[in-house]
Amino acid sequence: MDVCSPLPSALDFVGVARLTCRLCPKQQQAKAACGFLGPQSPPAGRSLLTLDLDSADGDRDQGTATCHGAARQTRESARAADWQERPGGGSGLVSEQQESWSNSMGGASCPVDEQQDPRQERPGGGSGPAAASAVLDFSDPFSSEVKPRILLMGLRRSGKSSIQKVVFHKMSPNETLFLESTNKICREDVSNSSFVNFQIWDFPGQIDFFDPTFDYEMIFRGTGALIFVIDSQDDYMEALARLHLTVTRAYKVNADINFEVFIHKVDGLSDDHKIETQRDIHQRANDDLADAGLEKIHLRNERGKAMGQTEFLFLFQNSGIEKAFLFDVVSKIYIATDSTPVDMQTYELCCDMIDVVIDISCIYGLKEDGAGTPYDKESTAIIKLNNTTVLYLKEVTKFLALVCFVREESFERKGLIDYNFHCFRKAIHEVFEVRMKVVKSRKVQNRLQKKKGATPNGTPRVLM
Ligand SMILES: Nc1nc2c(ncn2[C@@H]2O[C@H](COP(=O)(O)OP(=O)(O)OP(=O)(O)O)[C@@H](O)[C@H]2O)c(=O)[nH]1
Repeated sequence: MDVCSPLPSALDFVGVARLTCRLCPKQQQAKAACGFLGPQSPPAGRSLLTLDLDSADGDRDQGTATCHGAARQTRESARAADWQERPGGGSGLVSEQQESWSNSMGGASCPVDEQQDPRQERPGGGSGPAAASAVLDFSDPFSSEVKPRILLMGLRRSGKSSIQKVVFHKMSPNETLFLESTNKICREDVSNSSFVNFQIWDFPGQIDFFDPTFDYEMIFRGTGALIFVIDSQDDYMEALARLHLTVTRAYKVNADINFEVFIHKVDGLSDDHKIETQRDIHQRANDDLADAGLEKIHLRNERGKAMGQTEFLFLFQNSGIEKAFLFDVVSKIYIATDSTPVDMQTYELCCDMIDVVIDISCIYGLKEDGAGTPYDKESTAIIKLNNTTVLYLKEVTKFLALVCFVREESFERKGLIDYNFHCFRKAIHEVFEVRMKVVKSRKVQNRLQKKKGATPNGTPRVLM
C-alpha cells in the first residue's frame, strides 16, 4: 500500500493501527485512532489493533503456489467484474492493453508493453505512447513514488504471466496453457482499489536483462518488491543461479527492495514433496547469498499466497471474533487477516459470502432503472452456519469488506461487535484520508517542479 506519511500524531490513541508500506522504500508508519470496547475495556494506550499492511507480504504457511489454486479467486473475480464498474465509478481490475512501443530505457532499447486500467485517468487526458510515458516516465522519480513498483522475474515458462493474468485479469488457469512466451516487458497499472494500487512489471524470461545493453539500474532503482518465480516442477538449479544474480545486482542498486521467492506450480507435487522443495530452494538460495557474503539480504520464501495479500494482526479479542479478513471485494484478495492460521476452506467460504451479497444486491438491491450500487455502506450480511458459527460481513470502504467468523454465543453481543467494527472502520477511513492528502501534495509538488522547469533534484532542465 502506498501510504507513505504518518498520520497526525496528535490523536489520542486507545488503539493503534500501524500501517507500514513495504512496497515503498520509505516504510513509514501511519497511526489511526480507534477506541475499541470489550466487556472489559482495555487499558488506555494498549494497542488492540495492529495492521501491517504489507502488500508484498502474506501468509507464509498457507496454501500452494499455483495458478490452478487461484482458479477460484479468478472465477469469483470474473463475476465481480459484472458490477465493478458500478460502485461509485471505481476503476476496475480489468486492464486493457493499450500500446506497445519501444522505450529507451536509459539508452537500452527494450521492448515494453504497457497495460493500463482503461478507466484510469491519465495525466493530460491523452492516450498512446506519449501519455503513457508521462505516467511511467523513468526520469521522473515522482512517478515511482506515486505507484509502488513490483517486478515479476524468473526463468522462461516459470509462470510469471500466468500469475499476473489469473490474479489481475480474471483469466481461467486453464487458459494460461495457451499463453505465449512474453517477449517484452509488460507493465501494468493495478488500480482497482485503494489497497491494490501499484505497477506490476512482467519480465520476459527469455531476455537477459544483465546484458550490457540494458540499463538494469534504472529498473531496480524505483522498485519496491521483486518477486522471483521458480517453477517447482522443473529442475530449479538454473533458476537459483538466476535468482542469485538478480538479487545481488538488484540489491547493489537498491538495498530497499523486498525480495520474494515464489515457488510456483506446486500443484503437481505431493504434500511432502512441496515442503521438501520449498525447504531445499530456501536453503540453497540463502547458502548462495551467504557464500557471497550477502547474508543481510533477506529472501522470503512464499508458497501459496496471492500477490497483494498482506498480513495483519487484528485483535478483536473482546468481541469474540474468531477470525477476521479484510477483503478487497473485487479481486477477493484478502489484504489483511489476524494472526491465526488461514485455511483454504475458510477463505473460500468468505469468497462465497461476498459473491452472495453482491449477486443478491445486483438482482434485488438496485433501483428499477439500474441506478444505485450493489455494494455501499449499507452492505452487510449475516449467515448462520450449522456448526454454531456465524459469518458476518460488513462494508468498510467502497472497495473493502470485513468478513468475520463469530461463535453464535458471542454474536449475541452484536452491539459490541458493531461498536468495535465502527472504530475499526473509522480508523481505516482516517488512514485513507492521509493517503489522499499525500497523493494530493505529491501531485502539487510534481506540478510545481514542472512549472519551475527544474528536475526534482533541482538541476535546471535543458530546454531545447
Ligand atoms: N501446472 C501448472 N502449470 C502452470 C501454472 N501456472 C502456469 N502454468 C503453465 O506454465 C506455462 C508457462 O506460463 P507463463 O505464464 O507463460 O510463463 P512465463 O514465466 O510468463 O514465461 P515467459 O513469458 O517465457 O517468461 C503455461 O503453459 C502455463 O499454463 C501452475 O500453477 N501449475
